Amino acid sequence: MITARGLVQTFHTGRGKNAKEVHAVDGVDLDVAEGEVVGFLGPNGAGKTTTLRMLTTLIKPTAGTATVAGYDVVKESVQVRRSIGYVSQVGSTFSGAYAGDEVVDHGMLYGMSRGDAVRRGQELFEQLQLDGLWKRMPKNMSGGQKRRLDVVMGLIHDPTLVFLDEPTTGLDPQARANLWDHIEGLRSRFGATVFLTTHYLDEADALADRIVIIDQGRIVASDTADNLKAQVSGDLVVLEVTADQVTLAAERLGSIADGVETDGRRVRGRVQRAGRAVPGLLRDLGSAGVELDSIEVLRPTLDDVFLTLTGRSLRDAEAGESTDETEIETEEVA
Ligand SMILES: Nc1ncnc2c1ncn2[C@@H]1O[C@H](COP(=O)(O)OP(=O)(O)OP(=O)(O)O)[C@@H](O)[C@H]1O
Repeated sequence: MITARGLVQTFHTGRGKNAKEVHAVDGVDLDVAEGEVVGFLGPNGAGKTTTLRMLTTLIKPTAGTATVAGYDVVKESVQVRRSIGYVSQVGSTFSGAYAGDEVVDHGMLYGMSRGDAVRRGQELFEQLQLDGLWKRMPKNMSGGQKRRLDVVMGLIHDPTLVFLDEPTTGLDPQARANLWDHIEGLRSRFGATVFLTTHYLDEADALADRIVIIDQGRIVASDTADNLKAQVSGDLVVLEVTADQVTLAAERLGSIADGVETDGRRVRGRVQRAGRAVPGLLRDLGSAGVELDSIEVLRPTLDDVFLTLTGRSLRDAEAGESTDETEIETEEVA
C-alpha cells in the first residue's frame, strides 16, 4: 500500500547569513502492507508530519521516491489523493458552516453524488457518535467531537488507506480512548490500511500492528511493539529489601540481571524474560537469606526502546526540540 525509498525533505530557512538547511526527513524507506495499522512514532520535530505530507502529496520530496496505493506521489498525485483519506494535525473543518454540509461538500469534492455523500456522512456520524450534530457548527463542538468530525471528513469517500496525523493530540483521556476504538474499527469494520503518527507511546502500543520509529529524520526501528521491547531492553525487576540486605540482594540480582542499581532500599536491574527467571531468583534470594518486602516486574515500555536506540528518552528528545521552533521561517517546496 505504501512504498518509500530514500525519501528526503530539506527545508531552506532564513536568509543571508541566517540561511539554514533543515533536514526534516533524511532518507526514509517504508513498506506498509494492505490492512496493516502502522504507528509512526517519534519526538516533536522528528519528521513525522513532513513524511506524511510527502506521502499524501502535499509537498514534493526533495529526493527519493514513493508510491501510495499503487500511484507515484509526484507523477500521479491526483490518483493518490483520490485513493487516500487524510486527517491532518490541524483538522480540516471550516468552522462557519454546519458540520453535515462540510462533510457533504468534502465528499462531493471527491466526486461523490450529493445523495451518496449525505448517506455515507450520516452513517459515519452515527458510527463516530456524532448523531444529532449534523446541523451544528464545528466551532460549537467539543475538542473530541471536532476531532471525530475530522475523521469523518477523512473517511467520507471510503478510502482504503487512511493517514492520521496525531489524531488524539489535545483530547482528554476519555475522548482519546473513544477515538482509539474508532481507529481500531477502521480496519476491523472497513478493512482499511492505517498509517498514523503519534508521539504518545501508549497510543502506538495500543493501536499499531507495527511501530516505525523516526528520530532526526531517519527511521531507527520498525517492528511490532512486542519485538521492539523484547530486542532491546529486558524487563525491569525491582526488589525492595531491608537496608542491611541491599548489597546481598544486589549481588544475587546481578547474577541474572544487567545494569543493577540500588536506590535506598530498592535494587533494580534488567532481566531478559523475567517471567521465566523470577521463580529461580526468588529461590536464590531465599537460600541467600534475603527477605523481600516486595518484588515488581515492569515490562519495557516503548520509551525504553527509544532510549536504547537513541540514548535519549522520548520526553528529553521533545524538550530539546522546542527551542528550535521559533527560529524557523517557513519556506515550503510545493
Ligand atoms: N515548512 C517548514 N519549513 C522549515 N522547517 C520545517 C518546515 N516544516 C517542518 N520543518 C522542520 O522540520 C523538522 C521536522 O518537522 P515535522 O513537523 O515533520 O516533525 P514531527 O515529527 O511531525 O513533529 P511534531 O510531533 O511536533 O508534529 C522540524 O525541525 C521542523 O521544525
